[in-house]
Amino acid sequence: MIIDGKQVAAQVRAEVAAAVKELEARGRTPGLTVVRVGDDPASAVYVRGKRKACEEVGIRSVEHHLPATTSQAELLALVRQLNADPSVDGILVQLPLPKGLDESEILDAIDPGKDVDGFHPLNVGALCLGKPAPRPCTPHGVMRLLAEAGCDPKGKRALVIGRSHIVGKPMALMLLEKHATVTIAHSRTADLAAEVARADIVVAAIGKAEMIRGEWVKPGAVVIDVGMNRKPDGKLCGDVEYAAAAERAAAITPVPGGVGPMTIAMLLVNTVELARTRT
Ligand SMILES: NC(=O)C1=CN([C@@H]2O[C@H](COP(=O)(O)OP(=O)(O)OC[C@H]3O[C@@H](n4cnc5c(N)ncnc54)[C@H](OP(=O)(O)O)[C@@H]3O)[C@@H](O)[C@H]2O)C=CC1
Ligand SMILES: Nc1nc(=O)c2c([nH]1)NC[C@@H]1CN(c3ccc(C(=O)N[C@@H](CCC(=O)O)C(=O)O)cc3)C=[N+]21
Ligand SMILES: [Mg+2]
Repeated sequence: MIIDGKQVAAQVRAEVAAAVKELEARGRTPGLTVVRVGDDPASAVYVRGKRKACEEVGIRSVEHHLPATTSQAELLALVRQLNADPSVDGILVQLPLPKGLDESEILDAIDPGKDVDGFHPLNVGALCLGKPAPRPCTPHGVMRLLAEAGCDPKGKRALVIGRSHIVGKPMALMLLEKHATVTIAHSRTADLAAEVARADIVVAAIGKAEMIRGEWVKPGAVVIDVGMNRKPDGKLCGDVEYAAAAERAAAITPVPGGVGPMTIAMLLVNTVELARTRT
C-alpha cells in the first residue's frame, strides 16, 4: 500500500477551507507570515508550496524575504513587529538560518501564540506534557498519515531515525503519546540495520539519500520517509531505498508526494487554529 500524502493533504486543505469560511463569516481572515533569510534552495520549494496552499484555502499569506547579510538585531526587530501586528496569526521563520544568526534566540522571540511551527520552548514543553499547543507540522502530518493508513501506534515498536528539534524529537513524543514503544536512532547509533529490522513503524528523518536499505525493513512494517534529498540527476528522493522497501512494507510513503504535502497542510491547520484562539 502506498500512502498518498498528496491525497490526504488535499482532504486536510478542504477541511481547512471550510474552517476559514467560518472565520470569515465572523469578519476574520487568518493570516500567515513567512520570514525567509538568504537563499536555502529547499526553503524556496517549501515557500512556493505554502503560498499556493494558502491561496487555495483562503489564508492571507505574506512573505518577507531578507538578504543573507541580515543581522540578528534586524531579524529580531522584524519578529517583534510581527508579534505586535494584529493581522498576523502565524509567524514562520524558515530554517535553517544563514550562518552567524542565532536560531534559538529568534525562535524564543516569536510570540508562542503565533508560533505556527510549534518550535517555541513553551510549545515544545506543552507537547512534552501532553497539553494542547501548536504542534510541529511535519510530525503532526505523519501522525495523520498513519491514522489514514489504519496504523494505530499503540503497542507497536516505532523507530524514529533522526533527533532534530523540527522532526525527530517531536515525532518520537507524538508516537509515545499514542502509546508506541519508541526508539530514537541517530548518527551515533551502533547498529541501525538491527534497529530497523525490529521496528513495526519506521520514520526516517535523516537527510541522506536512500540510506535505509529495503532489505533491513521488517516484512509488514509501516515506513514513513520524511527525507527530501536531491539526486545527482536533479530528482527528489527520500532517506529510504523506496522500491526495495515497498516490497517488504505493509505501507510506505513516496517522495515526493508523501510527507511533504502533509507538512504544508498541517501548517494551514495550525494557522487557522491560532486565528481561532485569537478571535
Ligand atoms: N518532508 C518534509 O516536510 C520535511 C522534510 N525534511 C527533510 O527531512 C530530513 C531530516 O531533516 P532534519 O530533521 O531537519 O535534519 P537534521 O540534519 O537536523 O537532522 C538529521 C538527523 O539525522 C541523524 N543522522 C545523520 N546521519 C545519520 C546516520 N548515518 N545514521 C543515523 N542517523 C543519522 C542526525 O544525527 P545526529 O543528531 O547524531 O547528528 C540527526 O539527528 C532532511 O532530508 C530534510 O530535508 C525536513 C523537514 C520537513
Ligand atoms: N521553520 C521551518 N519549518 C518547516 O517546516 C521547514 C523549514 N523551516 N525549513 C525547511 C523544511 C523542509 N520543509 C518541507 C516542507 C514541504 C515540502 C514539500 O512540499 N515537498 C514536496 C516536494 C515538492 C517538489 O516537488 O519539489 C513533496 O514531498 O511532495 C518539502 C520540504 C519544511 N521545512
Ligand atoms: Mg514527501
